[in-house]
Amino acid sequence: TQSTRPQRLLSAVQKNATRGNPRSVVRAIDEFCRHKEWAMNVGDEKGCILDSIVSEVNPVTVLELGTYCGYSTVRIASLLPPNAKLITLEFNPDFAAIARQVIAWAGLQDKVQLVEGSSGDWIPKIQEQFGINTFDLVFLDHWKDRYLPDTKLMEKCGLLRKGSVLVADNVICPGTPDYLEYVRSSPCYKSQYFISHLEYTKAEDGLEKSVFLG
Ligand SMILES: O=C(NCCc1nnc(-c2ccc3[nH]cnc3c2)[nH]1)c1cc(-c2ccc(F)cc2)cc(O)c1O
Ligand SMILES: [Mg+2]
Repeated sequence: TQSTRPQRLLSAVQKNATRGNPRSVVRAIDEFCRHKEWAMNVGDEKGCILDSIVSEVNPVTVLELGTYCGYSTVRIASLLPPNAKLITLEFNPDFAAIARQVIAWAGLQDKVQLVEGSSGDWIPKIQEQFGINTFDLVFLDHWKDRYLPDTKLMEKCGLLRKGSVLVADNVICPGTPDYLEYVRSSPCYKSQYFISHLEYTKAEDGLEKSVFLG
């Protein structure tokens, strides 16, 4: 049977990256996506901006919405302090199966909890299931029409505290207009746009960093 693009991306990691070396996993995926097949990872350019925000926040608790193949999961988890935890939600079981293997190849499985299911179902259950009260950092990279409803849901569930940082991918391409309008106009957020490009292309895209003011 034909392989899928996530399966071919995993094969490229297993062929070209060193086990236990997250940077080599990131490099192998970027090489594959730039020279073989485009895939919807945050990519190297926006990835560097994400790295700088993660390093600045130095989070102990991280929520990622939208794992895909685990590229940003590996980027973020490789920067976390030893006691930190990253919970990543993936809706598509095929993506989740690939991401688990990519995260394991990077040797980061002890820092990462991959949860399969819909963000709408899982966000209200995180506190009781994982013993986490609030998140220091949230990376939004799932379905673009879910950014706003899930942000409101996180507020309602008390998962954000004064100073929690939201980083949203693709606010220009494919675009998340309702989310952008909300975080830029709400008095509860201080927002900043980091201009960049859609992964592996020349099209404009960017990350929106929004600090929850409580
Ligand atoms: O759709 C994207 N990403 C979403 C994948 C996903 N992986 N997991 C989920 C999930 C996870 C829990 C969920 N709970 C409820 N829905 C859920 C969806 N969604 C995406 C698309 C593009 C893109 C740009 C230009 C194009 F021409 C075509 C495509 C670029 C990107 O950087 C993206 O991130
Ligand atoms: Mg994205």
